[in-house]
Amino acid sequence: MANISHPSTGASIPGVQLHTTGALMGASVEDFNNAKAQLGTLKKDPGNHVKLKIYALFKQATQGPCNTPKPGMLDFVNKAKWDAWKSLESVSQEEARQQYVDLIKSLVSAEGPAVATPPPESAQAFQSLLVTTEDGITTIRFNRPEKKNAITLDMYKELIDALHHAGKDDSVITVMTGSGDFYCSGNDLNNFTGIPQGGIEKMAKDSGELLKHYVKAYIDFPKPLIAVVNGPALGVSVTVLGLFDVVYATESATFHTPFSQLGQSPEGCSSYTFPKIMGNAKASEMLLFNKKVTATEACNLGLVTEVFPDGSFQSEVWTRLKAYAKLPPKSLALSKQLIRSKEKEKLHAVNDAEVERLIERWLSDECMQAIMNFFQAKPKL
Ligand SMILES: CCCCC/C=C/CC(=O)SCCNC(=O)CCNC(=O)[C@H](O)C(C)(C)COP(=O)(O)OP(=O)(O)OC[C@H]1O[C@@H](n2cnc3c(N)ncnc32)[C@H](O)[C@@H]1OP(=O)(O)O
Repeated sequence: MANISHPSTGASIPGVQLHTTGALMGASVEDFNNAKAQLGTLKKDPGNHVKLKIYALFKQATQGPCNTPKPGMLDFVNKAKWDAWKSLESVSQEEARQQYVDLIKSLVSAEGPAVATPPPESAQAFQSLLVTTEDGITTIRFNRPEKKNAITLDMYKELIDALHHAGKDDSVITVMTGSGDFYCSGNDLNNFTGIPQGGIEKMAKDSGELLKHYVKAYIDFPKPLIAVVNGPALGVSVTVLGLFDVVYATESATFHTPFSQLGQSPEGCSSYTFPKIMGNAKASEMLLFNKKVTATEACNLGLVTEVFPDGSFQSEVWTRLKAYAKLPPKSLALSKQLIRSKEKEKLHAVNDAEVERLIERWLSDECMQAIMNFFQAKPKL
């Protein structure tokens, strides 16, 4: 006998077992097991109605007619599942197996041929990001660990695309995190080293436009956006955190915005969000005086929502995120809009002003010198 996993979650259902020896009438054991495996590969959510049908057929096929007490009126989910199973009581187990196989086949074929199905647009195009959607969570992962996930010009464009895609896909929440030991070391300083054809002014103007669109993608993001800060974070990867809904950090993460040290000025709407989150004085220590703060300090300042021990960070955070992703998506998105919409106009104006100031800064001797210093002397921040 083999344990059977739950049709929608893949988790083992205690006490539910399938006889895997001998042929089943109608659908074979193999057909049934294949259908079960194919269910996990569906890319599109078939919707609650179909999921209830799948659940009921599965229970009927493996356990026969519904034999558990009816859940209470307020236990909506379990009552819906119980009703769906109960409605099949006149269907034989063999027939239920066949119907289960047929239903999964029809869902798979509606998605098109397995081999020919191209990966989602977002997953195909990205060079420096890993984007996955699983368990209702779209995860956008900075993926240049050898360069501490520094953001190149192409990577900004990829991040904008990934955020636009995640905002529209079937996921319930979106998570941003880093590969390797850093969350992100901010802007790739090489972005300002090669002088393009149009000259340095054009480079600054184009970079400004790109940055404006990048920050705009966070301001306008329609679903809950969560940062899983797996290590040190610098520059623009820290400033945009004020536009996230929740920020979870591992204990050893640090948060550093060394703008004046680089001859630059704040972006990511941090000139507005940081004073609002932590007060003017604390914001000034970070944004003017380059103060690097620990995860616990950032949490006390309100920039980080919660800090987790390094050893259990990933397991604790992902368990929590998977539970969040089971909440009703529309309710989450609408609640986020209520919290954020009042400030959107203000944030766009702040973004515009910060970019305008940065375009000037990028052309300044102070900024050029700081970037040269990094590549010549490689000082560690
Ligand atoms: C469209 C444009 C928008 C612009 C928006 C503006 C944003 C402002 C900012 O983001 S300011 C912050 C900028 N970031 C920095 O100044 C960080 C610079 N890097 C460092 O200080 C260090 O590298 C470190 C502290 C991040 C990590 O130090 P560590 O000793 O652990 O590792 P290495 O220095 O050996 O790094 C490994 C390789 O990665 C390269 N690298 C790391 N970060 C950056 C970066 N931000 N830009 C470019 N390159 C970076 C580093 O040079 C090493 O490369 P190498 O192996 O070829 O030597």
